[in-house]
Amino acid sequence: MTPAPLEVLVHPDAEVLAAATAARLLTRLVDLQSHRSPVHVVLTGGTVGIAALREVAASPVRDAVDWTGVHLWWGDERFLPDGDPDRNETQARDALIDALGDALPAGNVHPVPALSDDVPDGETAARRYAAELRAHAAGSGLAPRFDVLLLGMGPDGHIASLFPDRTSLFEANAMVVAEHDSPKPPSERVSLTFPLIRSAREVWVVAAGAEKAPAVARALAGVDVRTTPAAGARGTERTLWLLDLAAAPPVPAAGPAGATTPGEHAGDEGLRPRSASNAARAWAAVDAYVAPLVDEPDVARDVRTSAADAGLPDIAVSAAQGRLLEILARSVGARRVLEIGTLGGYSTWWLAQSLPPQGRLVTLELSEAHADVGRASLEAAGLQDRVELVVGAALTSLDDLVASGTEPFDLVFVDADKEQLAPYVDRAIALSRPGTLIVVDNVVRDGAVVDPEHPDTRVQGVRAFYARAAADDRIDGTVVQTVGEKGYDGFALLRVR
Ligand SMILES: O=C1O[C@H](COP(=O)(O)O)[C@@H](O)[C@H](O)[C@H]1O
Repeated sequence: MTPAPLEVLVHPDAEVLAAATAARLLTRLVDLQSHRSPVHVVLTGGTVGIAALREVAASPVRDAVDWTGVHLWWGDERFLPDGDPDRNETQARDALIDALGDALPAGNVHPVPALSDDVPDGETAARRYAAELRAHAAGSGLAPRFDVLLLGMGPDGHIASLFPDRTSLFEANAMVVAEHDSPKPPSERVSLTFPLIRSAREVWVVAAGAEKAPAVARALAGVDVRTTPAAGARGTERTLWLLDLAAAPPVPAAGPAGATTPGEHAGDEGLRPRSASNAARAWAAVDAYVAPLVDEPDVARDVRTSAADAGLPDIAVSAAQGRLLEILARSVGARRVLEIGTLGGYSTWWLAQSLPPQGRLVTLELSEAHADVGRASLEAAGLQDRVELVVGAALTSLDDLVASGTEPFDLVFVDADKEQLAPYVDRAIALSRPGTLIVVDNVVRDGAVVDPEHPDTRVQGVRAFYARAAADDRIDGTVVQTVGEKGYDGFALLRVR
């Protein structure tokens, strides 16, 4: 899945920022309500977040919103008794909710439970909030799909109540956690976790003031979230940074190649640049700029977002790379394609739809859960008849294919665990004919492949592949180094002799 590139909008000062955020939110709500109901919005505490709610209350446009179709949630809460002035809920009620009166049904407001005899600790509040989220989940989901999730950011880079160097940053399962001994008072807090935050369609981070500028710069550069949690704030469709001039970084930022979340999948995410890099921003900006040329079809976008919705790791090819696969398949006149590594079916879609009507694509996937997502997406795209999805260890499936004497493939795309890359490519050659094109993804790995001592087993897997491929007289090969929203990596292109 391709995360939406970061968009950064800078307003002259905090006051204009709050007013612009409110205007943007109202416009988004009105737009969304033309085709979706209910709409779920996650509110933030903090200076600009609350000021923006005051601006919403003051705007005549608020009456253009059908508030009966809007549900309000909170990204975090200071765990204090009901009505405490420091609660984010209390401040949001004062700023907006009370002003909306009967227009917003009470049942649409979902505050984090307050400290009480019945809710004596943050853990209980977190459990109850998770239950409330589940009660409003759509379909088989665990929580509502948030349309807009607002986040403030502290000078230390915290978002919601996810603070630097805390174990809550690593939470991979729970949607809501309790935070104790918070570095910012009050000490007891409750927060949404990264998996839930990152499942939102749109994430908007609002920040004002020079004291936030260093953290903004770090977050936009995609540093590790352990030092700057805001670096992990991403929406599946849009990530918007709304800043005032004082908080804005010195260079126009278009988005980093990607931030990493500790506890996130141990897949290819780790190969993206973690250090501040204007180059990485430029690569992502260019991918965004060429998007109209790439012209990712809606159906491809659906496959991508379904994978994200299902929580699959964000390691599929980008839209631009998907289009490249299609162009390669069409250029070699591929009728039969083999793919090693289905994931959520995004590259599968690009390849399968490029085939002629009688074409066939066999795709191999280890994980049953990933295969389920891919299968559903390919079915929804109407490609189920030309795609055979084989679940199991790829090496076994490949050996079965070789043993079956199946017709050779015209194109093979290898995008699976790198540790076994050499045997995968060996089997791919065995399943080829003279002229077959084999495309191997992620063979540069941010340049790490040149390091013979690199501790990452994936890097060593790619190096083993190079060693074997260079000595293999069945193929001619080259490597195309690539940059873009997926960072710095590359494809190996092998033509079978
Ligand atoms: O305590 C909190 O702080 C952050 C940021 O607040 P700010 O006043 O520095 O803008 C906020 O996002 C969070 O919701 C809140 O609980």
